[in-house]
Amino acid sequence: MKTRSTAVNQVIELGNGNYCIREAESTNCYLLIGEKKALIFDVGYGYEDIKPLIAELTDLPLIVVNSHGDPDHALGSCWFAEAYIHELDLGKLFRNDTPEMKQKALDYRLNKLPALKPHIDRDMYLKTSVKGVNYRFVREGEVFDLGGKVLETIHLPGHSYGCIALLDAKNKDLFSGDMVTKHNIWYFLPADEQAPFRQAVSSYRKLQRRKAEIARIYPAHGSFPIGVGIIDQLLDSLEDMKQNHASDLYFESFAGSGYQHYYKDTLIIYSKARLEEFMEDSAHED
Ligand SMILES: Nc1ccn([C@@H]2O[C@H](COP(=O)(O)O)[C@@H](O)[C@H]2O)c(=O)n1
Repeated sequence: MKTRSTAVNQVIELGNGNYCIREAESTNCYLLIGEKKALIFDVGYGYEDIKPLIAELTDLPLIVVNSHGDPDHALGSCWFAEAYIHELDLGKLFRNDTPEMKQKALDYRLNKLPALKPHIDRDMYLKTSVKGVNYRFVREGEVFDLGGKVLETIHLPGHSYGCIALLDAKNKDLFSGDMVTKHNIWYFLPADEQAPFRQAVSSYRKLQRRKAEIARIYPAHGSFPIGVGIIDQLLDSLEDMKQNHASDLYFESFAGSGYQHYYKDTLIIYSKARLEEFMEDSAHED
């Protein structure tokens, strides 16, 4: 099928009725089309309404599912009547739904991509809100049957308390949100926004146990698909970070600051407090 992109959203065909709608060269939103229904996994910051792009690819009833409540994944819910999110992340989404947060995030993005400036209606965007959306809570094990394509929800707390991934076991595709990626993973936001590292370790171990069911991983940021070996690398990177963090470089963003730990293909950006807590937790385990 011929796909149309806009200046803000690039549409990439993945095969097997799956598409990536990549917003502003950053957030990979996945449109998964079955025989009876379609599902969009993440909807970006929502700099523009992506419904017209979706309508060119499918006219099936659409289910909107957010991988977690961060603004770059879920603020775009404002364009839809109903959206799924894990209950632990709805508060986070609402806290991020302010003109100030949107302004900061937009400035950060336009600083990286000045060519987008004429294509985003800033005033309109600052007025959007996710508060009028009808939310449904998505839970561990919940299944979305699209007809010929079935997606199982896997709860993976870590980068946020309510992070989920969707597994299409028949086709061996994992749509991993922010928990599994070769791009950076932020772990420096306050403790009420992101789970302790010990929970991230449990989440990566949970995915390790499902490795035989996964051949390709489609992350919410960075290149795709990636191989299943990245799950082991992420676990190893957390161990490595405990030992080898002395030369980690400082990082600053519109949402806070942290330190960058590179390990093989992975990059964890963490706060000192979170690392100290992790090291203490590990000491008690021994
Ligand atoms: N509230 C937020 C906002 C963004 N992130 C992460 O920022 C990264 C953005 O990467 P770009 O290279 O596209 O600038 C990405 O890892 C987001 O997940 C976040 O964690 N929380």
